[in-house]
Amino acid sequence: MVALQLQSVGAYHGRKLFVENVSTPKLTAGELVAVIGPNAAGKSTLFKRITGLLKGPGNVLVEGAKAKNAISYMPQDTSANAVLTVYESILLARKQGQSWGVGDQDLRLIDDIMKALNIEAIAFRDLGALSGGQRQLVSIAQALVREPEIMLMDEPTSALDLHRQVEVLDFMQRQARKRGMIVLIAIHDLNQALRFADKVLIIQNGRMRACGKPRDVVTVDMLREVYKIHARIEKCSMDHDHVIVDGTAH
Ligand SMILES: Nc1ncnc2c1ncn2[C@@H]1O[C@H](COP(=O)(O)OP(=O)(O)OP(=O)(O)O)[C@@H](O)[C@H]1O
Repeated sequence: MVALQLQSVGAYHGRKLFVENVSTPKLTAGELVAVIGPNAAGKSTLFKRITGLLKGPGNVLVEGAKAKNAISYMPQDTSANAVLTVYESILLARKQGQSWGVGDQDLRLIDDIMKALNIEAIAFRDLGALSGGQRQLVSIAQALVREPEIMLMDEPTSALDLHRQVEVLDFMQRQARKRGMIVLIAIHDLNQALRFADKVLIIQNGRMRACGKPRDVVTVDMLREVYKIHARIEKCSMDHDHVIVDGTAH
């Protein structure tokens, strides 16, 4: 079973350290972790450090991974210039770093994922002709067909309508459980984080403020101090906590 732990992790852009000293408990297979924090707090920077795109101090410990490339990263910017169809781009993502032969297993996996994300109808459309939300769904499919053991998704639902947001987060939660994957999702919608995450990692000014169970770390005090809002946390009909914003605080 795969596990991920960050030990005093930092990340540089150029010579400047933008993220410092992030240490998490051991994150384990099947967990969905929401990474939250204000704009420019360092969430994307941390993801890029975990995937190895940025350098920095500390250790990203991956234990129990079956493959060498255990981590798949879905970036925030999903714009595409390539002249490919949706299907071709997903097939290409599947074969990245593998032999070029395409087997039944590859085709079946691609079909299953496209079906689950409800994008079969746009399979033969050019990537450049998609709406923002459609592009985001295709990027999710591209990340999933690599069958990662650890998946980092940078705001994967920011362009999706409410129905699709719930569908995608629910699907990712089920995939994490079913495949024993660790899924980290950077997300601004705190109520979706409270509903779907097993743990919440809060980044503030390039540092980790907390990492733990949603109920323990998403508190009224945290919302005031990190997000500068006055808010209440109440139970919703499904027994999840729900943030109700009363106004901004200064
Ligand atoms: N390529 C870069 N070169 C220099 N600085 C950068 C670069 N990318 C990001 N930064 C800086 O690093 C800091 C953290 O940015 P990052 O994108 O990680 O924040 P974020 O938490 O993901 O924000 P958001 O929620 O707005 O997407 C910001 O101050 C940003 O300006």
